[in-house]
Amino acid sequence: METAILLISCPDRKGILSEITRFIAENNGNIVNADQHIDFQKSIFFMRIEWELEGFKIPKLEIESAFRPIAEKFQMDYQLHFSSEVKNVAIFVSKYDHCLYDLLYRFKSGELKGNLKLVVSNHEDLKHVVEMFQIPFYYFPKNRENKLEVEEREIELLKKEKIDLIVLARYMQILSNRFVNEFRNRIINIHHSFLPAFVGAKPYHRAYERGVKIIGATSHYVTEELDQGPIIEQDVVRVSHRDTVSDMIRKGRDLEKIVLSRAVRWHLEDKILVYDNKTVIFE
Ligand SMILES: Nc1nc2c(c(=O)[nH]1)N[C@@H](CN(C=O)c1ccc(C(=O)N[C@@H](CCC(=O)O)C(=O)O)cc1)CN2
Repeated sequence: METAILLISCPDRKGILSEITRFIAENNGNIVNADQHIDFQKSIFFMRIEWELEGFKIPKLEIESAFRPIAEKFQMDYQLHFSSEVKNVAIFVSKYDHCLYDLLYRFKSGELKGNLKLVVSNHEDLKHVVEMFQIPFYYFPKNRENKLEVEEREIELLKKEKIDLIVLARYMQILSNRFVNEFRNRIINIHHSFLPAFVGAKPYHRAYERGVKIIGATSHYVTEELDQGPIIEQDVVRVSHRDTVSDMIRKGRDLEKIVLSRAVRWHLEDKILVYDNKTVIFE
């Protein structure tokens, strides 16, 4: 059953919901999912609504233009997606393999509804892992001197392969503003701490030194500012004085895999709305 999905945000006012549902109902659409949220502090309306395309009177390619008068009336920002459109995905890795293995399995098994097209790395260490899953592996060694030139070649590859989503699976290179702008809110990173705690390098070691009682993982969209992008998902686990740094890393890596895969799944299923450096997750 193919569906259309509208992700909407706009200034809150009376009548929004009725106009959206009337647009769908009057054109013989059967709504299969509808979820909304109001930010009362900022008076913003958010909605994710999904309906069956079978029997819908408006041809698929004309839905966006047919909806536009409603969008203009309510000053909506909106995205229209179709469940049949499977997103092309690229994974970026360095040397850590736990999130990579996890994602490779979840894509291979069909759990993640995306088309994993390629893996990019600044090291060759994981080439054998990727090729075990019959996925193309591209090696782009980077250093301070060549970083921008190498990124241009990476962007060229990503555009040629029509990549829709980039997943940084413990990728240890800071992306330039140019790269981030090219793929705004389409680059997901996993940070191995419960942000905003322990931004930057070695969060597990710093957590151990601080004597924390919980550690966590955070997936977020990548922005120009390191680890400051819109948070998509987080989770935590308890630790104690009995845990060494190795224990924390072991417990944390399980969290990283879960938190990253949830974020990837929600993005692939068009369940994430970004506003004001935050997210609304329609899960
Ligand atoms: N523009 C952004 N790029 C990246 C982000 C981000 O939020 N915005 N997240 C990082 C991931 N990360 C922490 O989660 C991180 C990765 C790398 C570094 C770093 O200092 N890298 C050095 C090189 C280190 C090396 O070569 O081993 C660098 O890039 O100069 C800090 C944090 C991914 N990218």
